[in-house]
Amino acid sequence: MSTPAARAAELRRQIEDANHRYHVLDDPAIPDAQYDALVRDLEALEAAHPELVTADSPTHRVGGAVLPFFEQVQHEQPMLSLNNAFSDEEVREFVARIEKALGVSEPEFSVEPKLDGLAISLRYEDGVFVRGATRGDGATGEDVTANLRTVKAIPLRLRGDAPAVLEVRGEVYMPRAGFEAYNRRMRESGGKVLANPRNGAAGSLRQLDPKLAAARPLAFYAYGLGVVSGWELPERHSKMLHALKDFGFPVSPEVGVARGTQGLLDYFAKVGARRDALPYDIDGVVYKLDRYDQQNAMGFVSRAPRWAIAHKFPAQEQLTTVEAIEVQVGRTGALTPVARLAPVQVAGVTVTNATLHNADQIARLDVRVGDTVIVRRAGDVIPEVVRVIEDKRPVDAKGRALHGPYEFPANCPACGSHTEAVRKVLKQTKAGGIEYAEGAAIVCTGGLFCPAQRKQALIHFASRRAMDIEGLGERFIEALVDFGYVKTVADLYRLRLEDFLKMKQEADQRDGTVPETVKAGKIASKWAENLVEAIAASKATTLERLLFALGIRDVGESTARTLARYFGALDPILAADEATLVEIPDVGPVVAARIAGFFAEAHNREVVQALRAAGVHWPEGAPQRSAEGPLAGKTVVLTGALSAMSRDEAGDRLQALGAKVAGSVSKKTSFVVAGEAAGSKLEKARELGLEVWDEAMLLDFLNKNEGG
Ligand SMILES: NC(=O)c1ccc[n+]([C@@H]2O[C@H](COP(=O)([O-])OP(=O)(O)OC[C@H]3O[C@@H](n4cnc5c(N)ncnc54)[C@H](O)[C@@H]3O)[C@@H](O)[C@H]2O)c1
Ligand SMILES: [Zn+2]
Repeated sequence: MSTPAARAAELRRQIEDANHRYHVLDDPAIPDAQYDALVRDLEALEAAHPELVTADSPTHRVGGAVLPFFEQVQHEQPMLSLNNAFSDEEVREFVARIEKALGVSEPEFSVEPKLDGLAISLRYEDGVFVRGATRGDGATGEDVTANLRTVKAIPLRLRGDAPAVLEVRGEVYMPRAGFEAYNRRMRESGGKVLANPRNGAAGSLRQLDPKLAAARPLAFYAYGLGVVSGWELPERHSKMLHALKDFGFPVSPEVGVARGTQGLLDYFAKVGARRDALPYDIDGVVYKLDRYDQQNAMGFVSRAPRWAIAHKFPAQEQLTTVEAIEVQVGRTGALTPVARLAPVQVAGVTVTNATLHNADQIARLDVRVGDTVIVRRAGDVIPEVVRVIEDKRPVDAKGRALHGPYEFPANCPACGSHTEAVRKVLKQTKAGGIEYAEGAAIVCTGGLFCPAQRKQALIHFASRRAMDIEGLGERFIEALVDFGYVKTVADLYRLRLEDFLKMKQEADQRDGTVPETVKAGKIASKWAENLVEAIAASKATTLERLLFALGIRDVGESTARTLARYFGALDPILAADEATLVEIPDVGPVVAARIAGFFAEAHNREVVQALRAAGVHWPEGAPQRSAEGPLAGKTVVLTGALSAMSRDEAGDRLQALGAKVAGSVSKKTSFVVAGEAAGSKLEKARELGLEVWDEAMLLDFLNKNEGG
């Protein structure tokens, strides 16, 4: 058993170490809940053994530190921390202490969300923003003025009659959406992801290059004051916040006033219920005595005011262990690794799974089975593993890690087809140009066969631009799959009227939408008859529609058309290898690999065979290997509404005559077809002095040139 003195020293060492990582490196190694527990332990120990208290104990100091790269700022009025309450009981005690000290009952409090960001102090002289500083150790902060100027929510000049000096304090934070978007970009480009929005805000503000700070999505809420001169302070904190709003500062709309313990607890419950819906992370709420005379009467302890307290919510980050790493196949065939976790409460919810996003992310985190990890759950975002605690990695008797780095499966866990790495398409132009993200996703190649991708494959197959099966919407496709009527797209052609009627009954029952006619014992079968007809009608198709309908990754309509023209028939496409496909104009190496990979998968070929056997047919002809037609080499943009046909159809017909159909007007556009109510594209065309056709000219041209 260690002595209390040794225990206190050990706790101080751990807390100092965590403080350094959190406040100096912006790279904490343990969750806040763990840190708070260490501090609580030390406080309890110091309370029981007052002789152990040292002047420099972390329980007596504000945790931050000052980085040497920034100018130092002395805070004339110190920036303090807040005491914490983790239970209703502690809130009750807080209010009771105030009532006793001041001889009042049920005092009023300003109640505010506790944003999880970085505290800063903004100094305005004669209404102009002159300096911004971090809290640092409370007495000395860092001058981060240049970075703060890039935060749009911070006014550079005050509105109205400005005091001679006004120091406004508040929190710089990173809104959750901005944080998620930033991390998504980092995951795609292989960059370093931020562990949480707080680290994001703190790290961004302490960038040495303001351009980097400007690129991060930061925001600001004001909640307090520092030094003030030349301004008559309102009598209440809540009034002062209103005044700050009038000066042009953002103040949280969640701020209010509450009376007595019950008022505070009600506010805690109200904001707690809204926590996940808020656009930013909060780690609790803050109660501050509203009247300044009462605040002054309560005064301060060494590191925090006695007139305020932070009431903490359940932590959004917790420690747990990884029991297994599994891979899930999404509807689009993307393989997402998931960590199966020892159950843990995170922000009030039991979490047993967390996403690991993709293979790159696993490699970057180096997550292994048995690892102790930090999981984070905030808002309605899926819980994720944000960090591995490497010290806790299980080892064998020789001290070597028990498990090696995780290896991604080479075959789809849902269907056994081989997997491949693909880059996410960022942008795809009608002309067939594709821009890719950097990081790779691992996907299943068995698109037509994979059970995980069934619904997606069928929805795409039946869609208007593919096989165009009218009336076969998503709801029925889901039901057909869920009730086992179809496994692959070829099965659609085997369905009979009775199957549809039974399927619809099952679907209505499941969705609780049984129509009156059915309840009355009648079933409207017209719907099913139409569907059967539509499916039968879709058998007569074109090669390009079929190729598009197969849902080969990165093969859009335009590539499908190119392939159909180039080969003229299906068999040579099935037989083509990557080298052959790359020869085709407009088919790059990535798309060539995708097509070859798709048809190399035996499962997919079987489904294509089954489609043929079911009677799906299309005209075949001679290969067309050069762009032909009266519009060869022309780029056309369609805008506005046409009356004789849809824009899609017009596009198809122009393409059949050799044109490229583009989505936006540029100098490269040859001419623009403008229907009714054409807007900005037509304007742009006029600006550029491009040729503009109306519908009559289009029809005339099509009549003269088609069928030739
Ligand atoms: N994980 C780790 O290793 C580690 C290490 C050190 C500290 N921490 C965490 O840091 C926190 C402790 O640091 P702290 O001293 O900044 O205390 P704190 O975060 O508990 O409370 C004080 C801070 O609250 C913020 N705040 C937000 N909204 C406010 C409002 N409306 N009014 C007033 N203040 C508001 C301010 O930035 C203020 O400085 C704890 O959450 C702790 O868990 C974690
Ligand atoms: Zn699969």
